[in-house]
Parts: sequence; structure tokens; C-alpha cells
Amino acid sequence: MESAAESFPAGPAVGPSSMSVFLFLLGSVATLWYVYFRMSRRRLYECAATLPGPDGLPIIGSALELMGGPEVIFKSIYSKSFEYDTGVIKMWIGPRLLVFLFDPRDVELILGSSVHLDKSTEYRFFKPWLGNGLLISSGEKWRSHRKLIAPTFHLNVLKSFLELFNANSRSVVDKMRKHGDKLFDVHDHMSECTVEILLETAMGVNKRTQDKSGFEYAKAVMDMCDILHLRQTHVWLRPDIIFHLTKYGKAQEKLLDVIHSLTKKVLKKKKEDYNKNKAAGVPPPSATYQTPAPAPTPAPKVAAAPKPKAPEANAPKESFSFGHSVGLKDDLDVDDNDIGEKKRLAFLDFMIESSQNGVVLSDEEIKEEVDTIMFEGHDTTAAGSSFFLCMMAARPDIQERVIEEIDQVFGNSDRACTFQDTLELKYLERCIMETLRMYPPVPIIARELKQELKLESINATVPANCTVIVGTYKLHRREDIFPNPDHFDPDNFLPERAASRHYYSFVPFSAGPRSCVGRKYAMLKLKVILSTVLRNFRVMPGIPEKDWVLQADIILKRTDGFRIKLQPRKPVVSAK
Ligand code: HEM
Repeated sequence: MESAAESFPAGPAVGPSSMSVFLFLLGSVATLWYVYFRMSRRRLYECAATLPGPDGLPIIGSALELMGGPEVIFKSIYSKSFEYDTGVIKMWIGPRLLVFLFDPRDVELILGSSVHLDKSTEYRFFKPWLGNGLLISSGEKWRSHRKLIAPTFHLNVLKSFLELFNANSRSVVDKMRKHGDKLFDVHDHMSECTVEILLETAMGVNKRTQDKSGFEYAKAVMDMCDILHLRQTHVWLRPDIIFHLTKYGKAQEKLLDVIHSLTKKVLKKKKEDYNKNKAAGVPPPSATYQTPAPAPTPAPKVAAAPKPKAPEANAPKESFSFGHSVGLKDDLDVDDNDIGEKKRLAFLDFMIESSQNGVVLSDEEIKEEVDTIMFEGHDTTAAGSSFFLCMMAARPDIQERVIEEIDQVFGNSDRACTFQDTLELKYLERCIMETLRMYPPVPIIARELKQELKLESINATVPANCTVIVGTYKLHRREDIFPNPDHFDPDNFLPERAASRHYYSFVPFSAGPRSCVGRKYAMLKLKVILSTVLRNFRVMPGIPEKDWVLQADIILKRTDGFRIKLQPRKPVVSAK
């Protein structure tokens, strides 16, 4: 039997099939869209053409350079940077232009500015975790929260934390002692210790508020950082819709459960205490403190960075810079005289107190800030202290000098470390600074440029609507600024050497209006923990620095782990 189709003879072709019409239209729309896309970005391309760096492949740019594990990516980008003899390198990742800066003059234009304050779009991956907390917020919200939070990390408050820094340092020493003469990963201990210190100081709750140990929280944070890094470097994981279908999306949900359950518990406990105390007429825990007015307006006293003229022109002054170049100022450097007799509350006490006293601050906003401080406040210091202890293993000669100084300050006593001691431990401080130079826990700082930026180091303009990345790791290893930059030399931070450098050539805590609010807290805490560890142990000679494998998944880490071996010095300090 004939089929219906066969019964009708094929007629002459009268026109294009509907499919070809569709394809033609699609092609035309795509072409028009592409022309519009290119035209609307003409200025971006014009400026990009003046910047040194690879043009990459069509459409994907240099995205293939970001394949592989975090340690491979780190190594590949760092070694590529040597192919260009400038402090500026551009890179295309798909349609996105990234501009890396590592000349201090250009770095100052970004960090010292009160215009280029917006975080890059890549920070949006933090949103499900940190909400719109201080690290990623912008505009008025960032400004008003910064004004609230920065004073809670003022030295007046920090001094009252010393007892807790000491107690927790003793407790980590006891835990480390249990390893005997076996190799162990010191980062695990440093993470746990820094989480517990944060809970007891900035949050003002007992570390047992958590069901599990601080380490579980810290581990969830580290795994979250892996996922965030993956999304930043693997373009196809960027769209939420795809990401949530992958195993990483599911893993993120579980990790956020662990992380948020701790912050919710902290907040609940703190509010219960606040209400109980209020009902009973008991003043807030830091009864000796008065509720402060928010910090004096931080039209932050960002150093109008007078460029160091000649070393001798800068009379070197011995002073504790709390992790900054001496001379750089930010809103943490409010002089005691500026606030008179007023004392301040610790972070979470102040946030809750403020929300009850007319400052518009929702529970959700407080939770976001608690999440932000818990993250920023622990992973960074855990990395910094772990690098420091590994460096002691790699450089026994330096360690001996640190121990000598510690013994001079503390003698044989097992007394707690005081604020005055932290000022006297100058060589330890230089070693911490040198560790932060060579291994900055935050190896890059990224901003979204909303306005063009004329660079100082070369005759070029960075266009608006691109990501600018301050490459701290690379900046800190510039040979013209730090001679023999891959060599650990604490004397780089002798006042006379520091005085001859551009202020923005050392920025482990960033600088300017968006500098790290925990800078002084971190430096003080590091000094107490590390001096306590070295009063009790000598770190045994260990893996040479050249064999360390680094990765930069948000926070700089050693892929091969921070394994060290300890030798007890004397059983001077005990947690009990
Ligand atoms: C060695 C330890 C630390 C290092 C190296 C460090 C470094 C940094 C850097 C580089 C930034 C700027 C990040 C960016 O712009 O993307 C930053 C911001 C921040 N840090 Fe730290 N940090 C440390 C410890 C702390 C501590 C202990 C806290 C809190 C207790 C803290 C809280 C913050 C917050 C809230 C911000 C955001 C500030 C803003 O955007 O206004 N950090 N930190």
C-alpha cells in the first residue's frame, strides 16, 4: 500500500524550510547581539589593549590556565607573572577582565581610595555563607556597619582579652604535648584554638557553647573555601543553577549547616543572657565599659602616603605597628585620647546592645556579621601561626633567636604573657611580620572597579567594570623592594629598613578604609599564642621551605600540610 507521503509527488522547492529561516534569524540576532556587546564594551577593550598581559584564546581567554587543583593554579599564575616585567598584568577569563596589580604605587591607588571600595563580583559566592556581612557588603550598609564594628576591636577592648588569649594558648600547648615526638599537622590545632579564642573573646560565650569542637567548625570552613575557590576558577561552576546540581552544591549545603548552626547557637545564647540580665537589672558583662558612641567618623585617616624620600629622611622610630607599615593609619588607630575615658564593649555584646538601643540592626544582620568575624577571624590567624611554626622548623637559627628573646622576657617563670610583654617581644614581632610578608594568609584582594583608574607605574588606564586584584603574595616578593625576597629575613622589618619602603609595599591586612578590622586583634593573639608555644617547645628541624607546596584557595595554605615535630623545652606552662 502506498503511504500518504508517497501518494503526493514532491513539488518544486518553493522557499527555505522553516528550520533554515529559524537558523537565519538566530544567526542574525546573535550577530547583532555580539556587535552590540562589543560596542558597549569598546572602552573596556581599548583600555585593556594598553595593559600588559596575554590576550588569551577567543571567547574563553586564559580560562585554561585555571585548570587543575588549587596548588597547580597557584604555581602556574605565579610563574606566569614573571613573563612580564611590569607591576601590572591583565588576564581574560571568558568575557571578564582581571587586572593584577603589584606595584605599591598602584596598590595605593586602590586600597587607599575611598572610591574603589566595592568588592569584586567573585565575592558573591560567599553570600549564602556570610550574607551581606562586612567582608562583602558595600555602600551605606558597609559604611555604617564598619563604623559600628571597628571600635569593638580597639586596643582598649583587646587588652581585656589577654587573659583568655593566655588560657587558650596554654590549653593548645597541652594538646600539642600529647603528640610526643611524632609529626603532626599543627594547622589543626591552630584552627581549633583560634575558633575557641574567638568564641570566648569577640563573641563573649563559653567555648563549650558549641556541641562539637572548634575543629569541626574550622574544617567545615576550610572545605567551604575549597568550594568557593573552585567556583572562582572553574567558569562552568559559576552559574548558581548549574552549581546547585553538582556534588559541590550539595556539599556546600551540608557545610553551611555545620557553620550556621554554630553561629545561630552563639547568637541565641547571647540574646538569652542579655534578656536574663536585663530582666534582673544586671549590667552587660563588661560592666566596667560604657556603651560608646560609634567610632569617630572614619573618613579614615588613610595615610596620604607621603612617599618615603630617602631612608635617612625618615627618622626610624621603634614602634609596634600591629602588622601595618609604620605611618599607615586607619580607623583602628583611634588614639585613646580621642575617646577620652570611654571604654568599649566587645564585638557581639556591642552589636546586641546597639540593636536594643535604637540602632537599626536586624537579627539577620547580626548573624551575618557573626559569620563574617568567625570566618575572617580564625582561618587567617590559623594559617599565619602555622606558617610561622613551620618556618621555625625550617630555620632553626632564627628560632634560637626568638627563644632567646622569649627567655629574656619571661625567664623561667610560668606567668601569663602581658600586654607589656607583647611590646617587648620585638624579634618575635619581626618574625611574624616576615612570615606575613612571605606567606600572606590573604594572598589576593579583589575589587570591582566602577570608575576608570589611571595607573601610576605605567602609562595605562584600567577600565571600569573589571576586576582589580591586588596580588599581595607577589607584591611582598618584589626583589626591588625586598632584596633576596624568597629568603626569610626578619630584619626586613628593622625600623630603618621599613622606613625606606613605600607604605603600600607590605599590606598583609590590606590598608585604607577597607583594611582588616581584626589587624590588632590578630597581631596580639599571634604574639601570645606563639610565645606560649615557644616557651614550652622547640620546633624540630623539618621540611625545608623549598619543598613546601602552596595553594591559595581564598586563604594561603600548604597543600602538603603543616606537619611539625616538637621537643619539650621545660614544662613551664600548663592549662590547669
Ligand atoms: C593574620 C590574620 C589576618 C589577616 C592576614 C587578615 C587579612 C585581611 C585582609 C587582607 C582583609 C581585606 C580583604 C579584602 O578586602 O578582600 C581583611 C578584611 C577583614 N578582616 Fe582580616 N585578617 C586577619 C585577621 C582577622 C581577624 C582576627 C578578624 C576579626 C576578629 C578579621 C576580620 C576582618 C573583617 C571583618 C574584614 C572585612 C573588613 C571590611 O571590609 O571592612 N581579620 N582581613
